[in-house]
Amino acid sequence: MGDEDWEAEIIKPHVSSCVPVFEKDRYSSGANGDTFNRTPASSSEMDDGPVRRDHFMRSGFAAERSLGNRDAGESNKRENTTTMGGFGVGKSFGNRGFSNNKFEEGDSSGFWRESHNDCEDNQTRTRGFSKRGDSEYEHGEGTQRTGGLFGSRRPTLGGAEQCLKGNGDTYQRRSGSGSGRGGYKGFNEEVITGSGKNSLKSETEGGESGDTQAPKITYIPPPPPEDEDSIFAHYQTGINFDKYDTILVEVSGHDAPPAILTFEEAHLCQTLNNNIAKAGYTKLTPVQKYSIPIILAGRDLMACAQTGSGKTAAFLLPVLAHMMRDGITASRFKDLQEPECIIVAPTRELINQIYLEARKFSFGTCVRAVVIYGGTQFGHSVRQIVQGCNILCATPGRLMDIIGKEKIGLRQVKYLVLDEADRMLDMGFGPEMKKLISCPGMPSKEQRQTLLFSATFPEEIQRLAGEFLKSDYLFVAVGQVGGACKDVQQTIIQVGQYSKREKLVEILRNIGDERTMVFVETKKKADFIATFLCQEKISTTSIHGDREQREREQALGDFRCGKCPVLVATSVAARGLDIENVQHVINLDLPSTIDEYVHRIGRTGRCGNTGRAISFFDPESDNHLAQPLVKVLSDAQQDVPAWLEEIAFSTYVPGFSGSARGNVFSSVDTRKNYQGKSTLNTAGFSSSQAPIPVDDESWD
Ligand SMILES: Nc1ncnc2c1ncn2[C@@H]1O[C@H](COP(=O)(O)OP(=O)(O)OP(=O)(O)O)[C@@H](O)[C@H]1O
Repeated sequence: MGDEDWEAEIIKPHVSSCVPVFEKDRYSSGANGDTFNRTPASSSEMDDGPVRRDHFMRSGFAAERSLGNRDAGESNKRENTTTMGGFGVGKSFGNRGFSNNKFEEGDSSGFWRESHNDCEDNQTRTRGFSKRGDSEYEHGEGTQRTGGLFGSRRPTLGGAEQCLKGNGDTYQRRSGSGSGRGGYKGFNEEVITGSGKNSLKSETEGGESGDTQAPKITYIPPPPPEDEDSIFAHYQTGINFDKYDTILVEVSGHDAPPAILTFEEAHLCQTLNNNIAKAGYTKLTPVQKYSIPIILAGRDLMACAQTGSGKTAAFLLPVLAHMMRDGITASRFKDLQEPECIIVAPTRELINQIYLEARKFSFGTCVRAVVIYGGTQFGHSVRQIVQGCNILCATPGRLMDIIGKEKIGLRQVKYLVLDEADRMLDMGFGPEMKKLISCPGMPSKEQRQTLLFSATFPEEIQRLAGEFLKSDYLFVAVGQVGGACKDVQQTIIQVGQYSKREKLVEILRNIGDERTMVFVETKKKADFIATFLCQEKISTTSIHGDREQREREQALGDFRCGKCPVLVATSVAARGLDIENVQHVINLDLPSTIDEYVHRIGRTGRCGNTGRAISFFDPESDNHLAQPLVKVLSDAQQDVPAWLEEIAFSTYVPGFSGSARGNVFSSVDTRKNYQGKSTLNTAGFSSSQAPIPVDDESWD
């Protein structure tokens, strides 16, 4: 069967006699048993549950936490999805793969080839500014994007919903196209034009544009637990936490305030200190030691620190401290809310995580944090906002949408935070971010404080960032910019395309029940591998941009709680996610860029804990990564296989030897002529032996 046939096979799976009974309810119910899912378009989503407008006290109290539940309960409606089993099970992969409930080895060549040429998944291996994985990120909510940055999207395979049971059984059903799968612009959401007007009708207006009649997104995420124990639940720092103190830190820019060595030196208010203690933080991480005083001093900041080293608290704590000091102005139940702080991140799960951190640190204060993101009911986002919003955590698309609907005003914005800032400013999100800073009412960069955080900062992005930052911004580099976390033991093994599954199963069987994230390059492949692993009786779930938001959250929940110890993921889960006890990351496919690799393996080895990353290197497709891989490995003091070195030095990589190597490495603040540069270790002492950062030129 050729590739085309395989495609057809996926789109129209044979209904197999081995199709299992579809267990609908397990996947259609919210935490309280209600169904959180889509319904046929209703007249007004914003009206489908009266908003409670009572008992809001302004100061001295944490925000009420009971409304989300109620809203969810009132507005959830019965799912109308037709259940269809078949795909991914039994013979539904037809001749190519599954047969008698087994995936047959050696009969998969078409799949592998097909998925690597899968334009739906944006498989172009780009260097430099990356369009990679764009499909996997929260690109907002509109039906189409302007600027032609993104390929068209076929409502094909993604319509096949995958349900993976912990016991190894696998279900698939197909849902209608445009069902709000997450990642790209959805089918029924909108794009804000440069003028701030909506180019298409949004969900709130019926989600229809021209002939398109897409179902509305009605998913309302279950509210997070509200008891104090859950809010402050945290995992332990690892044995290497104290080693953070030896990492060299470089601060560049004029008049940087000195680092602090303890939380006490930050002079935060008592409530914040209590929350910090309840969160289990006793000692600052390097990025916190430097960033907190810089932000408290009112300076703009670009901060780069290794994955899992506490960047979130590094910006949240000083912003909150300022808000507590200055007081907040937004009042509840105004139709237009004017937050003091906007935090943007590229994926829904990440922004939700940041929100939970903001909620934790603002516990017991008058500051109210709100999260809004795509794939969820628009009316739900509005209801969250009108209850009062001081810190708005948002994905870019939903943010622009809500601004366009005039539910959020920007006049009061004092802090703009871009987490995963290099991603937020690259070709994927950069245009959206530019729109954001030029929105009517948004204070100019001189009037607001802008904070950019990431573990990777390509030079090009640093240059672009100038548009967002005051010219005297400070740059903090903890260790090697773009370097991998040294607590992750990295192994690269050569595995050809056709041996990958076999090798994966072998490794997973050795790993046993330890939590493992398996990264693949395409959404289709994520479905496929997850299904395959389930058939191998390895409890697996998956997360990618074609899954509905409800499914994505369910998958993450199942992985977090250990119900499914294996999570197959695309780039959508590469950045920022902080999941306890992820001991292994496996790159079944290497990503297209080295930055992506650094982020992916950073899902393990967090906060001083150790982890392992195993990457399958296929010389047929991954040679362009050999050089940067060798560098990342050696910088992190990992063994570099001789064969990899050989490939690295025999492979010509365009641009690698030049200074404009795209996103390969950026070691320092790209402002070449800064003064006042100081290099210190994280105990705060100057070091005359700071390592000269390896730059492009020194590489070859
Ligand atoms: N000072 C601290 N003491 C103890 N735990 C901390 C401290 N700072 C952060 N943590 C914890 O470390 C974990 C990782 O933090 P965080 O998610 O902010 O890392 P990050 O640097 O943003 O990572 P990534 O680059 O992957 O986004 C979180 O669980 C967080 O609560």
